[in-house]
Amino acid sequence: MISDVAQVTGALEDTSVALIVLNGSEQFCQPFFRFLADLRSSKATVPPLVILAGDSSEGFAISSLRAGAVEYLREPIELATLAQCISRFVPECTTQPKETALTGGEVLVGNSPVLQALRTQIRLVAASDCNVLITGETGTGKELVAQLIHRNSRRNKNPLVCFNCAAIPDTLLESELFGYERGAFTGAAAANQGKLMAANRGSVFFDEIGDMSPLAQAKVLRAIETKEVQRLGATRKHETDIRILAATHHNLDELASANTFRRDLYFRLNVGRIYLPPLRERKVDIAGLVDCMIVDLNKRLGRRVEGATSAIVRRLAQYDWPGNVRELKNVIERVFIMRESGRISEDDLSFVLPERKPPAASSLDEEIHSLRKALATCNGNKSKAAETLNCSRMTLYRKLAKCGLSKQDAAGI
Ligand SMILES: Nc1ncnc2c1ncn2[C@@H]1O[C@H](COP(=O)(O)OP(=O)(O)OP(=O)(O)O)[C@@H](O)[C@H]1O
Repeated sequence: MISDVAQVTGALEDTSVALIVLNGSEQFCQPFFRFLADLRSSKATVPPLVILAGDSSEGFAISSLRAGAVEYLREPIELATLAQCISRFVPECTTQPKETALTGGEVLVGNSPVLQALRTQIRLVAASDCNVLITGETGTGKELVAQLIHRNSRRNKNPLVCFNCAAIPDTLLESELFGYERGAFTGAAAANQGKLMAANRGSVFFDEIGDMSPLAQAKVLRAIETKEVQRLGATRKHETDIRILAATHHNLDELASANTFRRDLYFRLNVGRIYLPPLRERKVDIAGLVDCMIVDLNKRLGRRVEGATSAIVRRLAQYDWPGNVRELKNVIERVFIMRESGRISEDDLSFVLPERKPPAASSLDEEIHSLRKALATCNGNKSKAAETLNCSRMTLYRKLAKCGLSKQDAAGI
């Protein structure tokens, strides 16, 4: 039985990664999870912890991640898969770039199948040197993914320069992107190399690329094609070696088809493609995200909040999160501010999370329509109608009651 944190951290001192094999149920392993959490919150340097478990339940995965594991693997596992996972955390035995934590400790949190696949995509794309288009709703983590791609690429010794295309007017665009010579215009007291040159041998992140004006699109395309930039007021051009990462919440395929976005630029950017699904489609990630946010806030604000109750996590999972992870982060921060210790509970949440809305009238109307249609097609036979609607007879009755359709109503359809 391990109980001494100091003894264990001593043993782990020169370890690149610790593989922990756990045989037993989630409940059985709880004392060990608590021990791991203590280990991680101690001041000692702890290597990445990878857990390999026989228990494949979601609860076990959440407990592992809450305890601070960087990876949770299920038995049985192919040796090659295990080796590949371990090698990501051991710099000297990997041929692939290591998935590093970002400056400020920011990492991609989530263990849903979508997020696991996303990590692989990021590694593959980062190892190539292609331009990448990152799409997804606002707040899904597009900028975070751009940072991860850059940090895991061979360009990571050079800067990642961010440029918000929606925030810069055309009048400033050229000087901001391409730079200027001293005296090029009134107020240009000193020369400026511009964002593209600042990103030389590194990457440029064009945020909100779908909002880039046609003029800017033309200029950027030219810079990509010629691999050269010319400062305002300069006579000579400078060669550049830049990788472009671009993000948008628009459907760029549609914009390009409608000629609102240049197709030639679209094809240049759309080489590597990463899509970030909204949080409502991967709610299993919420628990891990909340835990990481609390750990982060504890560090930043010097508090000792222990975590969130399971009830609050369930309540959070009932909400649709139109603002995605950013909105979740804001909600947790607002709740956290009112707490010094203990666990965040559902009561704390009632002040900050919008009430669940009843289904919109239109969706209710749609449901009534489809019920009536199914019953009419099946001459009022409820078993057959239930079959048509892909539900049980009992569910059909519940739906009829919810829509205010009596059995007689239904029979008369
Ligand atoms: N999987 C994740 N793990 C940890 N933090 C995340 C994750 N996804 C998003 N975040 C955090 O959520 C916030 C919003 O993310 P980000 O700014 O990358 O979103 P975005 O898609 O670029 O948004 P926008 O389109 O509005 O610019 C950031 O603080 C980011 O660190």
